[in-house]
Amino acid sequence: RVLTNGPSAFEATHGKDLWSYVATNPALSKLFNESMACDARRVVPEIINGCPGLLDGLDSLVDVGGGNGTTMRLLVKACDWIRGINFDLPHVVSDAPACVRVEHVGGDMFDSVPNADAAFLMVIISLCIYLFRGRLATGYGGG
Ligand SMILES: C[S@@+](CC[C@H](N)C(=O)[O-])C[C@H]1O[C@@H](n2cnc3c(N)ncnc32)[C@H](O)[C@@H]1O
Repeated sequence: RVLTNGPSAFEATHGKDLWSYVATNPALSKLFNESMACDARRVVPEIINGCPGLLDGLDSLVDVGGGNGTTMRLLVKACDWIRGINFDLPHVVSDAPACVRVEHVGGDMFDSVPNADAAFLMVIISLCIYLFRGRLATGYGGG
């Protein structure tokens, strides 16, 4: 893929990218989001405990590609002064459980991202390729 700058193996096999594919399959979407949440439940406590003071001074934080909001829920629970925004594709946030001090916002990060004091991205590696190509930077909504 790197040499040809072509589509991912998933796209070559299924004719669409992973996000478009799961958007039309609610059961698979839920399974994927739950798997990400499972990882977040393991990783986020390590971040909170391993990086004390990381979120000090922030009033608001947006998790870009935050899935069903598990990461943001854990972060605002640990840092009760923070207002969290969980930002992901509309079909993902429409299925996200409600949580106190977490607002779920649906959209496309390549168009714009909700404004907040800081943005958090976790496991967005392939998406970051686009970021470094400047697509997110040009569409960034500020903050
Ligand atoms: C690999 S998952 C990571 C989820 C979460 N950050 C975590 O670590 O548990 C990538 C997330 O990015 C979201 N995503 C993909 N394309 C997006 C886009 N254009 N705008 C917003 N979110 C997007 C997906 O729906 C998915 O929830």
